[in-house]
Amino acid sequence: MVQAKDIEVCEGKQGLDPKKRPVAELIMARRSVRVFKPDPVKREEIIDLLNVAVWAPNHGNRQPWRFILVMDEARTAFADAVLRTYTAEEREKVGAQRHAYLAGVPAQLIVLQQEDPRPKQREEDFGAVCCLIQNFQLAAWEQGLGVVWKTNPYIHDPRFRSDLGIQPGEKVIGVLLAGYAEAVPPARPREAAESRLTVLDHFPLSK
Ligand SMILES: Cc1cc2nc3c(=O)[nH]c(=O)nc-3n(C[C@H](O)[C@H](O)[C@H](O)COP(=O)(O)O)c2cc1C
Repeated sequence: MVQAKDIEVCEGKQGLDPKKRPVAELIMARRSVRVFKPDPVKREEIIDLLNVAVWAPNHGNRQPWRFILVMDEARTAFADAVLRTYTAEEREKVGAQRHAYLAGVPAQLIVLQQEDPRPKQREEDFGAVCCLIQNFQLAAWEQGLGVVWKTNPYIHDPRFRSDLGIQPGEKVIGVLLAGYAEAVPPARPREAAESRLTVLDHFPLSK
């Protein structure tokens, strides 16, 4: 899965040596995968990756997450639930194609945040869940499994929430589509961080 062309974007500047910087290489090589082989993914593999991902930093060790894993026969019912959120026009236009796509994704993981009523904690918890998702994506890529983090409008739909058993006070942060990659998109270059960096080497600024 790791392709040399994917890390060229940052080569030279970073003096990247995968042997010395395996985490850096993994971060830069990972791509969002949207086209999957039909090969099944083992449930144990997803659970193993989640058990890596839960080592995400999270304030107060609140571990503010919950997961719903959609696999095997449940995939068709999941695609049905997504399509129920579409307008008649959308169903007519893209329904069949979307249904076939969703029902064919080997595994879909719905990642939920438990919404703390306290704004500060809720914000921290959102950050923690995002860290967990990136951990999952990286750990999956390392194992040769492709993932894309999806935030389609259906995640907010009350009917979808009810169909999936999502409780009041739980927020869908993403649906992670996972499987073996049929196609890996090329890397979209990132701007060098320096262009967005302000270094404060003296203080106060007015001096
Ligand atoms: C919060 C968040 C939401 C995203 N939602 C979607 C989505 O709904 N559909 C999609 O195709 N990709 C989605 N992505 C993936 C981005 O499109 C992807 O990360 C971006 O194109 C950069 O590509 P890369 O991940 O291969 O580097 C999302 C990513 C993040 C972080």
